[in-house]
Amino acid sequence: MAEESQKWVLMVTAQTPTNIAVIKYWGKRDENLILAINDSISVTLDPAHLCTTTTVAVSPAFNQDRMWLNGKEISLSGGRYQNCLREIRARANDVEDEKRGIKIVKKDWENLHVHIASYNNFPTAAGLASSAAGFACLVYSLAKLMNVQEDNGKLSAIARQGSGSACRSLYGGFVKWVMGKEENGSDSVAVQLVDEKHWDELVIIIAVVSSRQMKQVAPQMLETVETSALIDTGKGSSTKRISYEEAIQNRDFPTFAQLTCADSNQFHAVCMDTSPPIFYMNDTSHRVIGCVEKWNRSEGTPQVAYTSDAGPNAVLIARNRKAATLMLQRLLFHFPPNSDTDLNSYVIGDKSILKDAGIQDIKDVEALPPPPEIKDKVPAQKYKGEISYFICTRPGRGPVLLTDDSHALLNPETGLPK
Ligand SMILES: Nc1ncnc2c1ncn2[C@@H]1O[C@H](COP(=O)(O)OP(=O)(O)OP(=O)(O)O)[C@@H](O)[C@H]1O
Ligand SMILES: C[C@@](O)(CCOP(=O)(O)OP(=O)(O)O)CC(=O)O
Repeated sequence: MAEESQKWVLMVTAQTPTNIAVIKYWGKRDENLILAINDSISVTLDPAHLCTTTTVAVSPAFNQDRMWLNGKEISLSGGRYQNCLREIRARANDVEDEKRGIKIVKKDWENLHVHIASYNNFPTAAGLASSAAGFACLVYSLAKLMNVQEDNGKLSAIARQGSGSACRSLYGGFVKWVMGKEENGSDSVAVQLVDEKHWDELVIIIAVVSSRQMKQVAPQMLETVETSALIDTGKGSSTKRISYEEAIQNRDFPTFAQLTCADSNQFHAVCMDTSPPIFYMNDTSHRVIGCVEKWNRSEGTPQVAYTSDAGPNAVLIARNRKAATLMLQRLLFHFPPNSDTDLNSYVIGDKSILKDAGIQDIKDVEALPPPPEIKDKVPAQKYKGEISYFICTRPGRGPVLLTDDSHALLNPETGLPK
């Protein structure tokens, strides 16, 4: 290793997407290694709208591992961070920067400390899977810094030890987390089913349910596994699972939508069947689902699939742009923003869908007619302010390195946050 007196700092910055499960993971067979009791499938979301950026740095001047999340220092003492750091360090290799005269040999990594700065471009711990993007980015960036030679599948088994769902953020497109059989978790890894270009017609709208209604509840999987009579560890018959993967391969939206909605509903049924019962969805979540169900039925074939995780937000997957536009009109009709919210901050992400929907300002929202499927039956109901905002996005790519220094979150001279 270069002399202690040489206070060089070596850094790597990476960006990793978040993901939303369409076949949910719920329940662990090993709490420490985070090994699931079923296979799960997710769609990776476009990092342009939801992503984590992490810079990791090493220097002989650092005297302990430190981390800053969204600008605030956090402790790395938790088991999940320690497991990821240990597993990555164990796989580190020689690193040389000839130009700067820096050489780190494999065994040096045992004594060198790292600084980590991470930023989520979306709210942390708000039901938008920041832990998935965050741990995937931590592991991916450290692996690049330490010249770990393993592929993303092997890295996914490390990210999994930070948060189960994080393993699926190592790839873009549709991703399966294979639960595996080994006790040490070596075969509990993510595999890419198809990349993000395979089904690029899909449009995803996330309805972020008003935070004043949100009660933060950490995933309580253990209680479910111990007490729910409904939990199906195999997630239905293998034929059902195969048809789901085939639906993705064949871009068969009706089958995909039917199985996605059913899995989400079963997940929430299992939560409610837990003792004590867990209620993640609230009235607003139910209203959004009701709106989608009604429209799908009136069309005779599904236009939009819905799914919800351990919180009240609803994720809607539209079969194409036209369906997304019609969906957004319906959502804005039923869930208009509060009078003090401007449209620009109410619909974020890919705003071009708003334009397609012919909505430029709040007056256009107020002028939206009731969706035809509810006309003449019941008076159209509006739930102003129940949704905080909508994020319009699409399936996206996996992790990337950001080589332009301007993206780095740490100062290249000091290794401290910029
Ligand atoms: N960028 C990040 N880098 C490393 N760890 C992160 C990062 N972002 C979040 N985390 C970790 O994930 C935790 C939040 O996870 P939590 O499961 O509570 O919320 P979430 O993943 O945003 O929401 P949900 O799981 O309900 O979708 C944080 O407290 C932190 O420990
Ligand atoms: C409902 C889910 O979102 C549960 C995700 O749980 P986490 O991955 O957040 O849990 P830990 O492994 O304990 O960190 C379904 C899913 O993402 O598959």
